Amino acid sequence: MEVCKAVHAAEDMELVAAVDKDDSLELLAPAEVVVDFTHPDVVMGNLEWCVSRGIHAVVGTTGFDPGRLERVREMVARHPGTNVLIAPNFGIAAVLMMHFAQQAAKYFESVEIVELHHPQKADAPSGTARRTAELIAEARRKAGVGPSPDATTQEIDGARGADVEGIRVHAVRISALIAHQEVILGGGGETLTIRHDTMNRASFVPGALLGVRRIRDVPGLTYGLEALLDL
Ligand SMILES: NC(=O)C1=CN([C@@H]2O[C@H](COP(=O)(O)OP(=O)(O)OC[C@H]3O[C@@H](n4cnc5c(N)ncnc54)[C@H](OP(=O)(O)O)[C@@H]3O)[C@@H](O)[C@H]2O)C=CC1
Ligand SMILES: O=C(O)C1=N[C@H](C(=O)O)C[C@H](O)C1
Repeated sequence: MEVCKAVHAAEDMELVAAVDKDDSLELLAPAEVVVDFTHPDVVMGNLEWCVSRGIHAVVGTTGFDPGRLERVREMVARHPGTNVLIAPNFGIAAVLMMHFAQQAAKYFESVEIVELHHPQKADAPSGTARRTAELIAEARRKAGVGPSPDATTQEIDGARGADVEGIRVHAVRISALIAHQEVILGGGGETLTIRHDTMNRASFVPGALLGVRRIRDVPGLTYGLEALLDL
């Protein structure tokens, strides 16, 4: 809804249609770009619909694991000239938090992620936490840093969180929260906590509009808004 309002207000864009759950996707047929903030259960079908018609897609919906990303890569490969941006978080501060966590990752032996969201959220861990873990894991692999130390041998299922490429991710769901994340790093007698808080949903709008404006110039699948920023 926030994105629809912003597109409607933008002088360089035209809002072709706003499609809800029970509306026909055909309403989107005249669009050059579709923005998808829907649900992990339906986003793959929506993408197939857009890409097969040559409509670029800017996707905020989460729930993308490596298998889904590969399927989207295959989709766009079958339709050259049609591009997809999947951004787990369109907030500029959130993207910076992920970037800073990636930079810090190789300097500490321990790192874990705690994400906190509203209880209406369908997927756990959040797309942001999953992406942060992937970026951290990649940085640690490149630097030759091993797994975080952990002596746990007895555990109630889930107590140590989910394992995303060797990084522990803990998901908290609490009423009144919006979207929040802490990356906690430790080692050498110090800890560093990198925290991001979403204070309102308007924070996602500038990043989503940037995606709409740039999608034509980024061929194939782009994963993460950072690819469009000069970080
Ligand atoms: N990348 C980013 O920066 C952000 C990503 N997100 C992600 O976006 C997704 C949606 O989150 P959020 O906006 O909070 O959720 P909401 O429930 O507020 O909005 C989702 C909307 O999509 C509608 N919807 C559900 N299924 C379909 C469908 N098949 N076709 C069209 N519309 C549909 C819902 O309708 P109804 O209410 O009738 O079910 C609802 O209006 C989640 O995956 C979330 O994690 C959210 C915020 C930022
Ligand atoms: O569901 C949400 O609200 C959000 N989802 C995204 C995610 O899964 O990371 C982005 C932000 O956290 C809000």
